Amino acid sequence: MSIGVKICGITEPASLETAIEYGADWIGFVFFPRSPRFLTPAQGADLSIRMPTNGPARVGLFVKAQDSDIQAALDEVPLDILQIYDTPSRAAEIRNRFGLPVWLAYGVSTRSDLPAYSDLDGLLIEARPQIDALRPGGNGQSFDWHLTQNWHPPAPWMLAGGLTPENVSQAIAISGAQAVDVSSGVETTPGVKSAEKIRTFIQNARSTCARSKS
Ligand SMILES: O=C(O)c1ccccc1NCC(=O)[C@H](O)[C@H](O)COP(=O)(O)O
Repeated sequence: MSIGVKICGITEPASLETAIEYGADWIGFVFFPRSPRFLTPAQGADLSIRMPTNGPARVGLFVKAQDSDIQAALDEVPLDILQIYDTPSRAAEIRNRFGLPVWLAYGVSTRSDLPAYSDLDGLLIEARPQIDALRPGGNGQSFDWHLTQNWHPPAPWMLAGGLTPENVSQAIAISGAQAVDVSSGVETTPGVKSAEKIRTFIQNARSTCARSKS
């Protein structure tokens, strides 16, 4: 089965076109104002309209968002999935309110941080942010990929955090992930994506035979 790939934090057409050209499955639009990848709903709409109907899915990223924030984005952008940084109960509330699949992000540093239960549609497993982090994700920080070995995920999950074109194959092989997500690792500076890095990341991820779950 082909490794799923999400390219997150797209902010301009050129990198969007590269991600589409090389077969990204998901494109992340960040609606978190303190992110260097922040998009207004109107900016998200300008990018979304460039996406083919049979292309990648549109993932909207929200951090402790009010319903009104999410609604404002949905009024402009036909998001397919909502990626939420909040509590599991709030994530379930959002799913019920908006009727869209919801992925919940988990910052992990030890095995006990991995969720044992979830009734959501997906999990994003990434490094727990540093205490002084300016944001809960998109920090280019990885965690010990051995932590997910022999883990029985309660929902489909995606590996994120500190992935790069150079380490993604090893990350897949060690973690057993069937899907990966990247933002910083395909940028030249925070918020500025590199078409070459995007291409190489996707090709390297897809050329990896994910380690079978044991
Ligand atoms: O990307 C951001 O700036 C961001 C800001 C606030 C919350 C989440 C954010 N990104 C979420 C993602 O899905 C990232 O792709 C994921 O955290 C991995 O980021 P990176 O380590 O930079 O590859």
